[in-house]
Amino acid sequence: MTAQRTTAAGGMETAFGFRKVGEGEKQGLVNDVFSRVAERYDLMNDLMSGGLHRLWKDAMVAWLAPSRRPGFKALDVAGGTGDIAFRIVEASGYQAQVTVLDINGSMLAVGRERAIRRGLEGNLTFVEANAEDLPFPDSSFDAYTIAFGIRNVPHIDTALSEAFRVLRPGGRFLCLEFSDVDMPILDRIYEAWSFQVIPRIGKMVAGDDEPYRYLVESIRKFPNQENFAAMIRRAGFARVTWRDYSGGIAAAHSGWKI
Ligand SMILES: C[S@@+](CC[C@H](N)C(=O)[O-])C[C@H]1O[C@@H](n2cnc3c(N)ncnc32)[C@H](O)[C@@H]1O
Repeated sequence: MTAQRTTAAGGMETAFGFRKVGEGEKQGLVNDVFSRVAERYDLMNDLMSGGLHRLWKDAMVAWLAPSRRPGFKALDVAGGTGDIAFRIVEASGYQAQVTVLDINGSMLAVGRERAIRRGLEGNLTFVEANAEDLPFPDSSFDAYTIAFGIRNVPHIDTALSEAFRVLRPGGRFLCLEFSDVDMPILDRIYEAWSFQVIPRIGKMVAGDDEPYRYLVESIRKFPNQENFAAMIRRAGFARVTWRDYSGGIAAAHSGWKI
């Protein structure tokens, strides 16, 4: 679970990777991480995951199976440089309208350029906003997706309630996130890769290891599959299930607003 404690000053504390920070501090620190990595984000994703993130994203969008009817509306929260939104548009036969929402303008700027290069800008809208306070009316979207984003959000319960609010009845929630590895040998290899190799790749390729330490630490602090499913249910979603990818290194959670 996302444990919270009280600071000496009486405010709430939350996890920023392995550090405890004041609740109000976390978002600023997260924004700094993604502003620092934005330009190298896509390259680093390939290097850090050995390309696996592409397969996990393909699998989540295949599970979503976006409608090919014109007017299908999806919201991709923490959408960053656009990977999920591009896949939804392609899987819908270029019918879907996808809103890419992210709190970080640098990540969105990279996403916008990539969308133009792919000729997808007609299907996409980019919105700079917070997952905890979505600037949309109730029941606006057929689908809500969030990939590798929710563990960065300071108040996960608030983001989940917002997801529920903006989905139409019958709408689908899908979240892709790093999760709990269920095989001890794989877990040991994964731990060594995460803590020994990834920060070094960050230093070599992006000239900075600190953001990558946060990214791997934050993965370890995120609730496991079971506990995260319980949080999704508490937000009001029904038929909550998940699929593990690569032995649980990543997992996609699905829920429905009924
Ligand atoms: C690891 S990236 C994931 C990007 C993309 N979804 C992907 O899978 O490649 C995490 C993203 O979450 C965004 N983010 C962090 N906190 C957020 C918040 N409160 N609201 C919206 N986006 C947020 C960051 O700016 C960053 O772009």
